[in-house]
Amino acid sequence: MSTGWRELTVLLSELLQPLFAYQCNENADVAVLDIQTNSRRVHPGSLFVAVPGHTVDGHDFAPSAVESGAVALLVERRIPDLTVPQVVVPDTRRAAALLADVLYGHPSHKLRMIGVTGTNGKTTVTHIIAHVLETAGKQTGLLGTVGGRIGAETFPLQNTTPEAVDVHGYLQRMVDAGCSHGVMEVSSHALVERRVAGVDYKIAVFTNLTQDHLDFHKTMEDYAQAKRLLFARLGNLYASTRENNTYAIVNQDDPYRDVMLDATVAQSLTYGCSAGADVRAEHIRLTHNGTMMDVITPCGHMEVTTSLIGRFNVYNVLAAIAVGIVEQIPFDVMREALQSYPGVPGRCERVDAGQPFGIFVDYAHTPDGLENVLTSVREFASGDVITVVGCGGDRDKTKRPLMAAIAMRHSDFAIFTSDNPRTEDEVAILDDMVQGIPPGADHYLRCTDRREAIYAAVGRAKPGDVVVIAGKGHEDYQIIGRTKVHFDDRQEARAAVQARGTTTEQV
Ligand SMILES: CC(=O)N[C@H]1[C@@H](OP(=O)(O)OP(=O)(O)OC[C@H]2O[C@@H](n3ccc(=O)[nH]c3=O)[C@H](O)[C@@H]2O)O[C@H](CO)[C@@H](O)[C@@H]1O[C@H](C)C(=O)N[C@@H](C)C(=O)N[C@H](CCC(=O)O)C(=O)O
Ligand SMILES: Nc1ncnc2c1ncn2[C@@H]1O[C@H](COP(=O)(O)OP(=O)(O)OP(=O)(O)O)[C@@H](O)[C@H]1O
Ligand SMILES: N[C@H](CCC[C@H](N)C(=O)O)C(=O)O
Ligand SMILES: [Mg+2]
Repeated sequence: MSTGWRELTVLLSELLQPLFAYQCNENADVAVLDIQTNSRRVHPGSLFVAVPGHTVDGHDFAPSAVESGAVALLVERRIPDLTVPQVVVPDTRRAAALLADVLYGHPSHKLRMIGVTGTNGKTTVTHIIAHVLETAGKQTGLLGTVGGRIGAETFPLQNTTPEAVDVHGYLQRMVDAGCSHGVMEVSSHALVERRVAGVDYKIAVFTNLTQDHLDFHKTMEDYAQAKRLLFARLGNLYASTRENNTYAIVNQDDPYRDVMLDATVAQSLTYGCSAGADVRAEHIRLTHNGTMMDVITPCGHMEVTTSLIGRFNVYNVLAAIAVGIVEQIPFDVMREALQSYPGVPGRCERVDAGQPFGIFVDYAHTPDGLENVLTSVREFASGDVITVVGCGGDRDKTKRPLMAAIAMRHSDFAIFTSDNPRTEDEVAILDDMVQGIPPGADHYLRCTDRREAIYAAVGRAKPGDVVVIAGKGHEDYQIIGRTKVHFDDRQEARAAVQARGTTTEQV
């Protein structure tokens, strides 16, 4: 889906309205058709925004953008010898977002926007929220890791949170499609890169903060500060219209809870399993088929049954219930929605090819995510837990030994393999991982070929065992170098079961 093909033009001077300070070397009454941050997407009528990136500087592509028909430039420093107007601002990423908000007619103000941030659980929580809202008859748009959804249309997204101009474009599509709500994952990268600047959130949700992305943020403190940005701006988007009708929904049991709560002027609602939580789960019953719990809230009590497994999903469900409370969704509708919730592809997704043992494909790609899924599976596995896991290339290297240690601790057998090696050597990634294996431990295999690893795991499983294939979840590709090759853990697991020729009773 393209984000927003507009037939109307708008004057550059109108687009510039939200900027407090800028310099323009020429008359800004030039007609603009769209905003592009990539010179390769520029066409006649575009405003080209030069973004200094992590790998290249967009300013270097301004001449080629002008050649392709850009009618004006948004820059951080003036570029000599170009004839089109140049608007100079201190931060082009932020300015591009604010201009896109104007270009698309402030779509986030016409939706009730819900942003979900945190290390783990964003996709799960956004999908549960969307299901709850839709069960209540509220049309809801969704943006996140497994793609976007607006009405009946679904579309892939390159990033969990798209770049700023696209975000506002998708929100306009939601408004046009008649949505009352927009629910989106807000990654820490997106917050740092101002991809959601100008989005008027009514609700921000914090799931948890554990180690990931230290290649980008360097320290946990910086990572927390990035997440905090979503809460700092709540109810505070435009200082002149500060209103306190916004909500911060925060995991009471997470150590970073107060970093988020202290950052915000919004009203707060906490959730969790400990006594102080406003929305609290009690009497939790975890089974291999799902979870039951009693949920105590400021508005009453609700018994919940869901097919989601594992204690971590109790938190995801509570976060969605807290949003439902703010949105005044009746309890019986929430209860029905949680019971009928079908799950997210690749999140503890059961693969059933008639084998007498369990297979789960899961997206755990952080130490905390892996520990959660493995300890959850351990609670109901009657036999061994066999884990297949790798770590992504060009990503946080410090999580590699930690994830291997967790896989060894919580599995009877672990197979370390490749997960999107990208531009790194897959053998070197495994070398980093196995540093985390305790001396003397030998219940593991190294196998760079992910297909062979899955076949090996399925091949050694006995009735009652559970095979967990972690890290790639819904992904249907393996990124090798800069190329994506088709690869789907679920397909491979099914094929491995067929190759083994097992068709007897299931666990
Ligand atoms: C590290 C990172 O966050 N990179 C993101 C960032 O790229 P960048 O700004 O550094 O881009 P760059 O390649 O240096 O280029 C700079 C500028 O020059 C422009 N350019 C470049 C080449 C050219 O010929 N012409 C041209 O105009 C580019 O369009 C860009 O505007 O901004 C781009 C546009 O928003 C993103 O697509 C890109 O995500 C890359 C693909 C990525 O892999 N990001 C991951 C790490 C990420 O963002 N992940 C999070 C999820 C994390 C989680 O699990 O929580 C996400 O939200 O997806
Ligand atoms: N609340 C949670 N706490 C800890 N781990 C979780 C939680 N929810 C899900 N997980 C684990 O993390 C994995 C990823 O879950 P999910 O896709 O919902 O998270 P995410 O935050 O969207 O991840 P990403 O940052 O990659 O988009 C799951 O497959 C599961 O193993
Ligand atoms: N959003 C996460 C996803 C990681 C998924 C894993 N399969 C990998 O490629 O490392 C990231 O970009 O770090
Ligand atoms: Mg996600």
